[in-house]
Amino acid sequence: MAQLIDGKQLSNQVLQKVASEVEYLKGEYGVVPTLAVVLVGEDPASQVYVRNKVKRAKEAGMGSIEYRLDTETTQGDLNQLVAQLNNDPQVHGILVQLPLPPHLDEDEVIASIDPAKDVDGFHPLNVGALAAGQASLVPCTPQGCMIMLRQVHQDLSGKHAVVVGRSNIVGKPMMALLLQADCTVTMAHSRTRDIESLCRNADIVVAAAGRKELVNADWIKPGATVIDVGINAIEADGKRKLVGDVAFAPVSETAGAISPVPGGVGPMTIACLLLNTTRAARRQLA
Ligand SMILES: NC(=O)C1=CN([C@@H]2O[C@H](COP(=O)(O)OP(=O)(O)OC[C@H]3O[C@@H](n4cnc5c(N)ncnc54)[C@H](OP(=O)(O)O)[C@@H]3O)[C@@H](O)[C@H]2O)C=CC1
Ligand SMILES: Nc1nc(=O)c2c([nH]1)NC[C@@H]1CN(c3ccc(C(=O)N[C@@H](CCC(=O)O)C(=O)O)cc3)C=[N+]21
Ligand SMILES: [Mg+2]
Repeated sequence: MAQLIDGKQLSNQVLQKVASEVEYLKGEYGVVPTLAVVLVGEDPASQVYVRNKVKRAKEAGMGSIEYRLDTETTQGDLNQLVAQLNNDPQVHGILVQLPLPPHLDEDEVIASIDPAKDVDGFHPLNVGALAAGQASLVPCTPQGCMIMLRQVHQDLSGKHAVVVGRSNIVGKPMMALLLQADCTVTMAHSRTRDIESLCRNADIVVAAAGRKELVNADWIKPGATVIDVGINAIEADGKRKLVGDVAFAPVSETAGAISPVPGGVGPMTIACLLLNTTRAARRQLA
């Protein structure tokens, strides 16, 4: 049986580090690192994430402000709110929950966030810095995945990693971080041919396709490490349940190490978001 990579437990370690950094910034500078989260519309999944973020922020002694805008919000209103948050010295991190309703331009909103407050690391300036190996604010989900991988591998050098999915928020920044850790990286996506044998060659598989239980046991080399980023809501016995992009039960018989869903990458993402917020706050000290 595979080693379980416990994101819940590991995220608590990260959150402890966050809490002590918060203590330091409060004690030394009188600054309370504060995150502003903007949610447009009623997407139920997004509401869960926002609730988790706000709860963990409070536990770490941080400030958090939630802005809930209705679905009909205009681009102008949203841009105006971001501008106000950019100019507010009490706000150190800004996160606009994605996806936005279809009438809103995500790229425009992301580009309008002050790069120094962009705790998602999605602003073009931060994306470029990451690609060039000069990142300051690294996207939270890939950052969390790297912490998980380092739990299993003290040296990632030379490992063959396959990333399934090429989104701007997960797959692409994941590729950049793995490359920086001296992995050999293969990017797979919906047009990839024979993805199964590609994955079967990998020492590390990061699954971020948004397809429930896409990755099966015959995709995985015995002993390989599997990180499951997927969050897919399904209905089982009339109850809502979360499953990943990996078929957990069969894959855990083949893999050497595997992260579960829930209790894997999700909690790590939130911990890294708060870590980024303390980093942003520290750099904004007058
Ligand atoms: N745990 C966490 O903290 C987070 C979890 N997530 C979850 O991770 C998953 C991925 O999210 P995100 O990156 O935003 O998703 P996107 O939908 O933006 O991207 C999905 C990617 O997977 C590829 N893909 C889709 N189907 C297949 C397939 N059958 N085989 C191979 N590749 C495929 C797509 O290919 P193509 O480009 O060709 O369309 C695309 O590149 C989702 O389940 C999401 O909910 C996301 C963010 C954070
Ligand atoms: N601007 C932006 N930044 C994001 O980082 C971002 C986003 N938009 N939009 C949506 C995705 C998804 N995402 C998750 C965060 C936490 C959990 C999480 O806490 N998951 C828990 C359980 C949650 C539950 O019970 O529903 C777990 O997996 O154990 C999941 C998913 C961040 N995202
Ligand atoms: Mg849109």
